Parts: sequence; C-alpha cells; structure tokens
Amino acid sequence: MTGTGFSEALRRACAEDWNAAIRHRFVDAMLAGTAEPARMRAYLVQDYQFIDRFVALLGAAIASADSYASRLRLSGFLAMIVSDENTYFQRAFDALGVPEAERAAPALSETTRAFQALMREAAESRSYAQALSVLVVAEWLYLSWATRRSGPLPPDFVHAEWITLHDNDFFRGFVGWLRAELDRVGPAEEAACAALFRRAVRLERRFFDDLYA
Ligand SMILES: Cc1ncc(C[n+]2csc(CCO)c2C)c(N)n1
Repeated sequence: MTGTGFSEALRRACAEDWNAAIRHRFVDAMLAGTAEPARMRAYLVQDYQFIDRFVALLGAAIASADSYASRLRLSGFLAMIVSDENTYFQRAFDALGVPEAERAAPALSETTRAFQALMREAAESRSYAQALSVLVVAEWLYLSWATRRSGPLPPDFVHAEWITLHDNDFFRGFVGWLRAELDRVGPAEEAACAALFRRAVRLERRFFDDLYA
C-alpha cells in the first residue's frame, strides 16, 4: 500500500490526518463489531448523503476522463456502487429502523455539507485529475481502514458487510487502478490536486470525529 508515485506523495503529506482517520476509534469499533446501533445509524444516515454526491463526482470523472478505457473502468465501478452498495444501505436502514424521510432528506451535518461542497467543486472543475484527487481519498482511505482487520468478521451484517464492501479483491484492484490514474494525470495539476486531496483527508477524519462530538 506504499510506493513512490504522486498519490503516495499526496498521502504522505497528510499522514497525520490520514492515520488518525484509518485508526479512528469508530473504525476500531466497527472492526470489533462493537459500534453501537445509534452510532452506526448516525454514521450511515450522513454517509448516504455523501454517496449521493460521490456518484455525481464519479459521473464527472467519467465525463472528463481522457480515454475510453478509463471511462469503461469507472463505469463498471459506478454500476457496483448503485447496486450492491445501495442494497446494503437499504438493508441496514431497515435493521436500524431509519424512516424514509431520514433516508431521503436528513438534517445534514456541517461535515457532510463541506464534503458535498468539495465533491461539487471537484466535479465542476471539469478536470479528470481533480476529480480523481477526491475519489482516490474516499476509496483508498476506506480500503486502508477496512484491511486493518485481523480478527474474524463481526456477527452483525451492519458491521460485517460495511467492512467487506471495502475489503475485497475487486475493490483492492480498483483502488490500485484509480491511484495509477492519479499518478499518471495528477502531476500536471499538482497544486490543485494536492489542495483537494488534503481537504478530503481532513473531512474524512472529521466525519468520524463527529460521531463522538
Ligand atoms: C465519508 C466517506 N468517505 C469515503 C467512503 C467510501 N466510499 C464512498 S463511495 C465508495 C465507493 C463504493 O464503495 C467508497 C469506497 C464513504 N463511504 N464515506
């Protein structure tokens, strides 16, 4: 999970926030299966609103990509999110008793709003490199915490499936490819990419911190 490319240099420049996020106590609790239902509920309700803008950003990356091969790979990933990942949210919301109104239009936290604004900005840049800078953080950081697991999967699917969605061979392969894309096109827009990457890592940490505020 290390290397010498552009994406690794960006990550290293944010190592403190990155490590605080992937070693967060909420992550520890999810991996151990001890994250309380109320906390999982609060997290997933906000995260569903995050995913909405994430899908829009992925669409912008598909539109701004510089080759059909890249568009194909991004589209395959998009198809997975709107199928497997969406059914996880619906089943978790059922299990946690989240009513329709809170699934569709909950009160948004400051951090969720800031994340949505960041993803909108990256999408509206019309730059493939800048879209990738935010996508890489969201995916690589989640791969990094999910693969910290050493023990068995927790018994409750709300924990277990959220881990396996981010720790599987398809996802690992995609994150590797996405990083290679950023390594390839990022250096030409180094400052803009670094700024977006840094903001995304800070927000990832805050997204977890909020659950204990
Ligand atoms: C705040 C926040 N940051 C990153 C992710 C991870 N993530 C979002 S969409 C996506 C692609 C399909 O899983 C991934 C990995 C998240 N869920 N919530």
